[in-house]
Amino acid sequence: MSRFTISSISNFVTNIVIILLTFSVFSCSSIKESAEQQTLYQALGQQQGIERLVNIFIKKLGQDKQIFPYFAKASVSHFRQGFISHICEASDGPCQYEGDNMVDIHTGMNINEADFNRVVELLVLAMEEAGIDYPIQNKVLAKFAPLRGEIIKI
Ligand code: HEM
Repeated sequence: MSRFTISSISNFVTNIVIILLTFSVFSCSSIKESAEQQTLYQALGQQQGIERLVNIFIKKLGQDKQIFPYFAKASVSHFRQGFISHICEASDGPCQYEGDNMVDIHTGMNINEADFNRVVELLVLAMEEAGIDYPIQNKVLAKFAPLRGEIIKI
């Protein structure tokens, strides 16, 4: 009689299934943990990813009839640098935004609600074009939403 009975084969198969299930549970939980441990800065692709996003954003600001007039006399390179370090710091990256505060910069521009919303819309379109996932887009927007009151004219 063979040493491999039906029951020993089925025990063997059961053990393999248990090992595979255990492995997949552990690997899933470690993937989940590493995604949760990522800072927003890392999720945005760090310095390189943020620079790429801001370049796309600036292109969109420059092409937008509603918003371009605000930037007509601004220094693009100064805005670019300031916006990059602002996003970098807000996303817990290794940078410190050293520009003026949001109220001082935007006071006198008479920015209304519709124009603020349009700039946010252009930022979303830029994130879309940069291939940034929706949950990450929402985290970026959550960082900027509280600035609304500092930027829109009272
Ligand atoms: C959450 C929304 C916004 C954020 C986080 C933001 C942030 C910034 C930052 C970081 C700078 C660069 C400042 C520096 O380094 O000195 C800047 C400049 C500027 N922002 Fe905003 N901004 C926002 C909304 C807007 C809106 C809605 C407008 C106009 C419709 C606007 C118009 C400008 C202009 C024209 C400059 C350039 C000023 C200059 O250098 O002459 N911003 N903004």
